[in-house]
Amino acid sequence: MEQLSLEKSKIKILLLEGVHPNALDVLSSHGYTNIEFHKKALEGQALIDAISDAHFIGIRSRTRLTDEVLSHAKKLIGIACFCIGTNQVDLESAAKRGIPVFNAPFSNTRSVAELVLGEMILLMRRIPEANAQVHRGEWIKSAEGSHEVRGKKLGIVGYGHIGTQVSVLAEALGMEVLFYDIEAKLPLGNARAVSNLSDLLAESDIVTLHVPENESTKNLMSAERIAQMKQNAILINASRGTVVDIDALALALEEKRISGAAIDVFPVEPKSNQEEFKSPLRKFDNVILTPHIGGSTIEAQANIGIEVADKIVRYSDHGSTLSAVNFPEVSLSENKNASRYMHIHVNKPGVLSNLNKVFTGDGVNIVGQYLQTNAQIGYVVIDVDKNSKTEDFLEQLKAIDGTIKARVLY
Ligand SMILES: NC(=O)C1=CN([C@@H]2O[C@H](COP(=O)(O)OP(=O)(O)OC[C@H]3O[C@@H](n4cnc5c(N)ncnc54)[C@H](O)[C@@H]3O)[C@@H](O)[C@H]2O)C=CC1
Ligand SMILES: O=C(O)CCC(=O)C(=O)O
Repeated sequence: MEQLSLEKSKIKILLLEGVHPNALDVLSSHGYTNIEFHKKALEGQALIDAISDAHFIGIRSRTRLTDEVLSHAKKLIGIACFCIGTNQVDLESAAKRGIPVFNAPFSNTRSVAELVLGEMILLMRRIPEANAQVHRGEWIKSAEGSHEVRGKKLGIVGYGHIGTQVSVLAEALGMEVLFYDIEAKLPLGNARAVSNLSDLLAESDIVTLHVPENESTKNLMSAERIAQMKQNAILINASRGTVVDIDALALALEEKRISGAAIDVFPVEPKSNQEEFKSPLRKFDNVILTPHIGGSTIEAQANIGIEVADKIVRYSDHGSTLSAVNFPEVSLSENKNASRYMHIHVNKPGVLSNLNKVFTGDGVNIVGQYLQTNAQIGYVVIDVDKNSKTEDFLEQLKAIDGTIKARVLY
């Protein structure tokens, strides 16, 4: 029987940004003990040095895994984002290198939705200003500009996991919910889809953004869009900093065209907790500013630690790529009667027939074969009967033209 291409104890897992200790527990309970843990993000040469011999890397939203950084990660097998957003990773570059990227698509969803709900109520009551005034010793008891949220219109931009949670919670408070999404979405409860963003902005008392960072959402809330919001409306952004033009928002606040905002994410965020946060929004009492903590609750982080570490284990142990965001998905569990090979290749004619030739010899019995492709790459997992002769299959797989990565898992 051929040796595994990699012993578990030799698989280096680099965990950055203080991911929850649950992740370490899950990994070590499955035999992955070669773990390098950092509380902070790494960047520049320090990141390149640390990733150069890592087989897996676990990050949150701060670490930038660019094409340049990945070009130094010659041993990297998988990337784990212990968060929802994956915009900090060059997904195409990772796929091209045969590296699946995993995330936690809904473990912190509720945390973000609850924060948004709280902010809506606080801003509608003008609590941030009242709080700041009282802290300064001022006592201004007044109902001016203070409203209940009941009966008000909430406009949700991006009706995905977080947007729909906010929708359900807001309706429970008696709000009228409208939403805009580029995809057709099932409205929950009495929520109503609107066909364009301008209509949503013109109607909503509160606008909350729940879109991913991509080309279509860059500066989505531009000066022009902000100008389309109702007089005295409120803007909430807990999605990504690139979605709102911050200078335009500051101007709208300055000119008192909108009555408040809550911003959790920024175009440029401090690289560490030691760095000063700079923003034109700091001077406004009617703006809630938080340091990208929408998903930062004990509950969310604990669940994310387990969920994402589990995905590393399932990929490393069994080759399962279920829920990878940039990679053909294959859902697999262990086959105790087989040896398992995996092969990642450029999706081009001829690779599969060459691959099958490797396993056509006398006495070789394929007991399972799983294939998924996308436009760029193909991913094949082959289970061969344990009694089959398996001496140099791995070398033969690696020699196939178009091969990106090949491993024998067990
Ligand atoms: N502040 C924080 O700590 C956190 C922030 N986030 C951010 O929230 C974002 C949303 O998260 P989920 O709801 O889980 O994502 P999701 O993928 O479930 O939903 C996103 C929705 O936005 C829609 N969309 C995409 N482009 C759009 C556009 N141009 N206009 C309108 N709709 C558009 C999509 O069709 C989808 O329905 C994440 O991508 C992440 O960046 C997520 C978790 C924590
Ligand atoms: O917890 C983090 O570091 C980032 C949370 C976030 O923005 C996400 O999950 O997309």
